[in-house]
Amino acid sequence: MKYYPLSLNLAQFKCLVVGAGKVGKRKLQTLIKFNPLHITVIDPYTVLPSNFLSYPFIQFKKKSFEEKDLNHHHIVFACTSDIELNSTIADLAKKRNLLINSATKPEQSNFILPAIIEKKHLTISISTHGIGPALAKYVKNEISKNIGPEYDLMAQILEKIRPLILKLNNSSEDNSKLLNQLVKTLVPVLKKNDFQTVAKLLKKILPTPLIPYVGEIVDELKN
Ligand SMILES: C[C@@]1(CC(=O)O)c2cc3[nH]c(cc4nc(cc5[nH]c(cc(n2)[C@H]1CCC(=O)O)[C@@](C)(CC(=O)O)[C@@H]5CCC(=O)O)C(CC(=O)O)=C4CCC(=O)O)c(CCC(=O)O)c3CC(=O)O
Ligand SMILES: NC(=O)C1=CN([C@@H]2O[C@H](COP(=O)(O)OP(=O)(O)OC[C@H]3O[C@@H](n4cnc5c(N)ncnc54)[C@H](O)[C@@H]3O)[C@@H](O)[C@H]2O)C=CC1
Repeated sequence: MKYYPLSLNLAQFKCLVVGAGKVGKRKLQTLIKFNPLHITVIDPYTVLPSNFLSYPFIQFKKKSFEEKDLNHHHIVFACTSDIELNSTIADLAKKRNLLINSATKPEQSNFILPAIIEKKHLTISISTHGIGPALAKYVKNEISKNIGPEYDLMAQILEKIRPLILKLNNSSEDNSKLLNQLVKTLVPVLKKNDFQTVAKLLKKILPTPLIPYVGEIVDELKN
C-alpha cells in the first residue's frame, strides 16, 4: 500500500479522538500543534489530563463511543484498546465519507500519520507507508540532527520577500529562477549565522525595487 502525503489546514476540520490512552494522547498532542477548529475526545474510563483541557478547542466527554458521536466531525481517530470497537468506528466513519485513522488496523484507515519534525516554518513528514513506525521515528531522529535554524530563517526571509516578488508581476519562470537562486545561495550562509553576507547577497540577487526592504528583513533575522 502506498499513501499519498498531503498537508491539511486543520482550522477547517472538527476532529474526534476516541480513546485517550497512550496513543490517543500522542495523536492529540500532534493535532494541538496544528490549530484544529475543534477536537472532541471520548473515553469512558480514562480522564484526559488537565494540560489538554486548558485548550479552549478541546472538549472531553467521559463516555463510551456511540455512532452519533461522529456527527459534525470530519476527521476521526479510533485509538481505543478495543480492537473490535476501532474496527466498528472505522466502518461507520467510512460510510459517512469521513477521514478515519485506526490505531490498530492501518488497512481500515483511509489515512495514516507520519512521524514529523516540526519547526516554526517547516514541517518534515516521514512515512514508511505503515510498514514500520519505529523506522519512521528513527529516520525522524536522524534527519533532525541535520535540521538547524537556517531553514526557519530562510522561511522567515521568504515570508517577507516572496509576496513582494510575486507582486512585481514577472513571469512564473523568472520568479521560480529567482526564488530557487535565493534559497540555494542564502541557506549555506544562514547556516553560518553570517547576516552581513546575507544582506550583501540579497542586495545582489533581488530586483532593484526590493532592495530597500533588505535592511529590515535582515534586522528581523537577528531577533
Ligand atoms: C499505520 C500507522 C497508523 C497510525 O497510527 O497513523 C501506525 C500503526 C501502528 N503503530 C504501531 C506501533 C508503534 N507506533 C509507534 C510510533 C508511531 N506510530 C506512528 C504512525 C503510525 N503507526 C502509522 C504508520 C506510520 C508509518 O507510515 O510509518 C507515528 C509515526 C506517528 C503518530 O502516531 O503520531 C509514531 C511515531 C512517533 C514519533 O515520531 O516519535 C511506535 C514507536 C514507539 O512507540 O516508540 C510503535 C512500536 C514499534 C512498532 O511497532 O514499530 C502498531 C502496532 C501496535 C501494537 O503492537 O499493538 C500499529 C498497528 C499496525 O501496524 O498494525
Ligand atoms: N498507531 C499507533 O501508533 C499505535 C497503535 N497501538 C494500538 O492502539 C491501541 C491503543 O493503544 P494504547 O493507547 O497504548 O492503549 P491504552 O490502553 O493506553 O489506551 C486505550 C484507551 O481506550 C479507552 N477505551 C476503551 N474502551 C473505550 C470505548 N468504548 N470508548 C472510548 N474509549 C475506550 C481506554 O479507556 C483507554 O484509555 C491498541 O490497539 C494498540 O495496539 C499501539 C501503539 C502504537
